[in-house]
Amino acid sequence: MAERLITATGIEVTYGNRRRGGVKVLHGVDLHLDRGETIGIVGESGSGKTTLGRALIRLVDTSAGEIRFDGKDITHLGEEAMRPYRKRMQMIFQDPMASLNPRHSIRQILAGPLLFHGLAKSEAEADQRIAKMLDRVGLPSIVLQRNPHELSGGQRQRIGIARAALLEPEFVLADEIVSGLDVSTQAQVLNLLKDLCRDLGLAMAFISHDLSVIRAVCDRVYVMRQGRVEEAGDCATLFDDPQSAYTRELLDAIPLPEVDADWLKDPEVA
Ligand SMILES: Nc1ncnc2c1ncn2[C@@H]1O[C@H](COP(=O)(O)OP(=O)(O)OP(=O)(O)O)[C@@H](O)[C@H]1O
Repeated sequence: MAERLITATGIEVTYGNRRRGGVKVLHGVDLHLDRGETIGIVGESGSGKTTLGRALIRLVDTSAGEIRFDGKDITHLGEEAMRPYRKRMQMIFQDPMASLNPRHSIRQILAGPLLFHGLAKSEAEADQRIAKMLDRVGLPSIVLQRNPHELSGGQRQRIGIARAALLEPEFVLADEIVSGLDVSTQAQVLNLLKDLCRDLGLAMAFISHDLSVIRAVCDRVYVMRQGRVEEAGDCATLFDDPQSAYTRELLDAIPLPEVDADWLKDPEVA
């Protein structure tokens, strides 16, 4: 039986000063994720997708509810106690330009976290790991000497993925990571991510407003609306037979794929 990695129960998030009546943007969200599983979080703009994802990895505070990671209640752990979990849960950002230090070379960007978290004991060991990972994400070693702005959007996103995967996490949060890319680069990055998750046994929460992307990548999907889960279920079932009118509307809004045959390797999806 699949092993549960994350269980979130009754999650609420309130932005602003709660005593002065801050704004509650998540209202009692329940979510779970098994090891190796990929879930999608989808919904209209402002529905709370990013907030939910960040709450799962304790980047935003919850005002109610419980988050369990690998069986341990991490809801109220302080930063010190959270530290061992930080490496185990990684995030890939929407805009790698904003998350990659523009003054650092790609080599520095990849080596820094490896050395910080003690996954490499020396610069030489870090370089070995980085070389293997670069090969894995399909980038030439020449990019190591470059700075982020010298790479293409797709290459930068591969670096974001490599940086996360190098830390051997158990969970990755990917927030709108292909929305800035053209369709064929999107497909390449998504395939890379799918393969990595499978090979490394990674669990992933994949946030997107684009249902066709969710369908291509995820096992299960959570549909968010106004800070609540509107509908959740197995991806194929939910796409074929949505129960809520809101989900149906989102599905109706999916544009026809611009490229079909090569959109993704999986012919079911194309
Ligand atoms: N730091 C913040 N302070 C106050 N309100 C916030 C903050 N971040 C998000 N919000 C509000 O919380 C609500 C949910 O935002 P969130 O970014 O989680 O939604 P989303 O579904 O990811 O939206 P999008 O698809 O546009 O990124 C929105 O009303 C947003 O304006």
